[in-house]
Amino acid sequence: MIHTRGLARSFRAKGETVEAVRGLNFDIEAGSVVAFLGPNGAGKTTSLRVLTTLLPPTSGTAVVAGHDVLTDPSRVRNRIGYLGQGNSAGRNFQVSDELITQGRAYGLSRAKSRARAEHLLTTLELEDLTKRTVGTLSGGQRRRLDIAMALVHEPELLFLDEPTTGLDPHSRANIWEHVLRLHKELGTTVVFTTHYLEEADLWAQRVMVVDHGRVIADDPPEKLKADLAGDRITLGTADRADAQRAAELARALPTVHDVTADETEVRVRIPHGDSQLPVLLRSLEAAGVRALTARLARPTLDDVFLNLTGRTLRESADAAAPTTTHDGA
Ligand SMILES: Nc1ncnc2c1ncn2[C@@H]1O[C@H](COP(=O)(O)OP(=O)(O)OP(=O)(O)O)[C@@H](O)[C@H]1O
Repeated sequence: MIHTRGLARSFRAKGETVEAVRGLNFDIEAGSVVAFLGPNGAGKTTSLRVLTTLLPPTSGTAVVAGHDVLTDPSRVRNRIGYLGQGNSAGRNFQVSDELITQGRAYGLSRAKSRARAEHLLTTLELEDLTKRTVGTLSGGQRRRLDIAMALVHEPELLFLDEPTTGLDPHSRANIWEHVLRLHKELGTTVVFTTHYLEEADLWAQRVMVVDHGRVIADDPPEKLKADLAGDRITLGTADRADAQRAAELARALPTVHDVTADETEVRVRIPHGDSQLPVLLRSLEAAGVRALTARLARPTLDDVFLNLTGRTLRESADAAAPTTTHDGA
């Protein structure tokens, strides 16, 4: 569905060149749900804008839904839907009029456009709001309308740039419920960017971790976490000497990734922590080292990013989503 080779895009800003996207090489299969995950400025939006023909690449190629973005942009546009970071519907227009006009802009007949608008408004649970003006909708309702706008011409591929940023958790879950239903019922391929690690983890079959314009990891979320982060075991000890000895014993475990110890706490990263924790506790007991507490935590995609880059994504996620809009629906 998407094939990129050496795809790059740079900008000139204040006499300097910003290499926003530095050579993407990937293939995305039809019918998949793929997340681009990365900190602010990683190049996620620029990648989406190139793939959706809104920006020409500086070099490299991208074939999207069977057509080249540079030589055949209008054919690409007819086969994809795009939800940008801003709102696409005009504030002062009526909800149903906006959708019908959008359908007409894609070349649908008036009757087809009206039928399509009705169908989408029902599917996205906006049918009671058709006569409202767009500006009166809640944040979540407005985002659902944006999704309807992106789907009016029945695209086989949907790009969503931060579809839920700024929404409260209930509205976010609601948006995902709708998007995933469309994916399931129609087989729509979904490519999205997000700052919310949990969304990439929960909803994407494949996560591309982007940093400084490059894809630095690309796998199903479970595999990323197992390969690059491992589970975390945290042991509490009575004193520093026990912590040091426990750390030594943990380092002797054959599959261990990483062990750190401070005063009375030992942190161990290891795959399959659920089976390794009892092994570790037995070796502590055999050596006469007492663990007062033992905790096992599953890794997050933030742990993956931290291990890849030494930086945390969580900080940039919090910085990117300071406001919350409540969905009154
Ligand atoms: N029109 C532009 N002119 C100059 N620089 C730009 C332009 N658009 C993007 N950039 C720069 O390109 C880099 C990548 O930006 P991009 O918006 O793609 O990142 P992002 O991963 O989507 O970030 P965010 O998560 O904050 O949306 C950044 O350094 C950004 O400042």
